[in-house]
Amino acid sequence: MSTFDNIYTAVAEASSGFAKPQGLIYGYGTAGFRLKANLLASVVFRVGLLAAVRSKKLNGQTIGVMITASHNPEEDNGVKLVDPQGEMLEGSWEAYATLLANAQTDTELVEALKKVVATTKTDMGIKANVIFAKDTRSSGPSLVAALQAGLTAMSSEYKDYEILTTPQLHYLVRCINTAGTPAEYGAPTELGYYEKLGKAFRTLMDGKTRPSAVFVDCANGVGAPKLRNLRRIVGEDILDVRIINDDIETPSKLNSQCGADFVKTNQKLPPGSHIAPQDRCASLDGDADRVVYYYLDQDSTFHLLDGDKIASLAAMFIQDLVKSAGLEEEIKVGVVQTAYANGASTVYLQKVLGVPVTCTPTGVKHLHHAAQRYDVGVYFEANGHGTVLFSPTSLSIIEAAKPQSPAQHTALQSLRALSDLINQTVGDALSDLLMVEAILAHKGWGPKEWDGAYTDLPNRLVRVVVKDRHAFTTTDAERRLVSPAGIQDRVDALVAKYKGGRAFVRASGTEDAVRVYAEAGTRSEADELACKVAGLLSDY
Ligand SMILES: CC(=O)N[C@H]1[C@@H](OP(=O)(O)O)O[C@H](CO)[C@@H](O)[C@@H]1O
Ligand SMILES: [Mg+2]
Repeated sequence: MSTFDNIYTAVAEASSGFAKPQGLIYGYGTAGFRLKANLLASVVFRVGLLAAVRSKKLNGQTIGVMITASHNPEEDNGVKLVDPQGEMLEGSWEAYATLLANAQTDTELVEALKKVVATTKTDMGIKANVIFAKDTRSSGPSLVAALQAGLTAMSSEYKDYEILTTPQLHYLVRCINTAGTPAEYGAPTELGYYEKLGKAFRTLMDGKTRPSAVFVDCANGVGAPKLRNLRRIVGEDILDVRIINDDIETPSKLNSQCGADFVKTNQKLPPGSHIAPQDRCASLDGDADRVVYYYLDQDSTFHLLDGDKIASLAAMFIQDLVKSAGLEEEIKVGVVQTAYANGASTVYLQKVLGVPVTCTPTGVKHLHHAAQRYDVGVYFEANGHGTVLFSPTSLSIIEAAKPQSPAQHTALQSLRALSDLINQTVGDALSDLLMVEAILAHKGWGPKEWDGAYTDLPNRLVRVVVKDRHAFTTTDAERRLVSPAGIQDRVDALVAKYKGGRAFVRASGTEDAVRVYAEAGTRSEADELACKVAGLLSDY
């Protein structure tokens, strides 16, 4: 390794400008590193080092780095790595990210870096390629400077894509790495992204009249300017999007009293929304990788159409298209959910649609991997993060199919367009929004008809602060506690008292707390069950 001493010297020198704060322990979790922005410079510098190593390890394929804290407040920020096909960083590398982030001194950092290089058997002689982008947070530029310093110390090539949504960066990474191959994903530019989605949407909307306006709350984040771009490229003749909460000039407004997380958590409209009964409304989160829909009925009662409703709509539509295309023997549609999916959605999917449902632990990477095992895998978290994956085999089958009738021809054309419209790398609010709009246009449905597929069971999510959340370990896709001993039996005993009741307890992966989820036949029973289960935790 001695020939690369100049790199290690450069790393040690540059690192001194991004000292790790004393006493902090960082962890690369479900969402990468995420915390107060003023504590992140050293972490982002080191993510730059790791991104370069990862690229070298993968023969110089391009790695992505996204600087965002999604739905968190403006003063937070975060950073995560994107692997070559646009997927999340391979799980085994998360530990290397954590190792580098926690080296206290410059010397320790260089030792840690050498260890990662040796463990992963990376050839440091290979040129690294990294691209990056950030959301609209005011801390973004200084963190980008830290990232560039890390990449420069590693003599990595890099390109700054400036402000993008998280899914746009995932898209670009895949485009760059597939360029010139049969699996070429698209033009590796922001414009290429809009054009790909726009073309697919126009194909799907062929012969349909323009749907009524959809009102989109952009959480005062990056989704606002990007949705405006998308609207322009798609064409306002077929897409009437009214953008609200689009103030990216006032930092404190980001995700404040608006956005997908606010709407899902509070089950109410963002204050200041002026909408009429039956208007279709959607909210994005701060980096536009999540979307939820909602509407008011005639009594002005709020109704949420969350990730479970989106998954059910997508599964229903794709299943119908596969049948119309005459491919139901070859292409099986499956759905992936987590334990937080509303029980009524699972029953609808399995019993009414007859599609298989897999339950995985929380966190998009688990859902994504499980969805890859289906021919067409629909996955959504209840909070609105998700997408639909078409396997390479099913894409070839769709491509090769010879239509025997005009109906088959149309179904095949729609399936092809859907696979282009739906971001294959990661959940994408803009792409999911167009998918929902296209499906509703095909069905001639408003939000109420969509909502009518099944009725959500009343549910309640409670956050409980405990002394040590790591004491709470689970099995069965997080639906049952293994430790602390004895609690699961007591949860079971409580659940048994409620007709149609369901509850589970798990440690959050992103907050220092334990979450309790409960469902029951009525709102008051769901509240009561959640409250009683939370009460069991008071001893801890
Ligand atoms: C109940 C819930 O919404 N949990 C969220 C939350 O995870 P926790 O591990 O529950 O903190 O943040 C994750 C990352 O954004 C997201 O994937 C997940 O859905
Ligand atoms: Mg997000």
